[in-house]
Amino acid sequence: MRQVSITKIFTFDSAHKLIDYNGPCAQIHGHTYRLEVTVCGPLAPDMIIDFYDIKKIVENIVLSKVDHQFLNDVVPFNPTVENMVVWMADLLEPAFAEPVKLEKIRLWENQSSYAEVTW
Ligand SMILES: Nc1nc2c(c(=O)[nH]1)N=C([C@H](O)[C@H](O)COP(=O)(O)OP(=O)(O)OP(=O)(O)O)CN2
Ligand SMILES: [Zn+2]
Repeated sequence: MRQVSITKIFTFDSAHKLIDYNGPCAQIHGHTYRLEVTVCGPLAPDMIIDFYDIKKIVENIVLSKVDHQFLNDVVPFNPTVENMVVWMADLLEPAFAEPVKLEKIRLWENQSSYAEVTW
């Protein structure tokens, strides 16, 4: 059976400031983040997993924690886009049951900067 990947895209708004950083991003500022969640699995028979189910998982596990929040109050580390995407990967990984697996999550901080985790 073929393995197929599907991707669901989310946006959320958060504020943050970078710690131990020399530059304007050490001040509180905001981003409209874009989160791309890609899962893969066997096509059985018509879907990998319902996009609706991906949406509910990501909303409940990630977006509920970060949307319209000050990220420095949410996470106990410097909220760089790299640290944030690893944190999201750790939160989301257990939420998908075999045979569906996370393949990649990509977090855009703005239109020109992103970090991603791949499995
Ligand atoms: N490796 C990283 N570098 C920077 C991060 C980060 O998370 N990881 N974050 C920032 C700031 O949060 C900043 O808001 C975003 O930086 P940058 O992409 O440079 O933002 P610009 O608005 O200047 O983007 P341009 O499209 O280049 O104008 C800083 N660095
Ligand atoms: Zn920033």
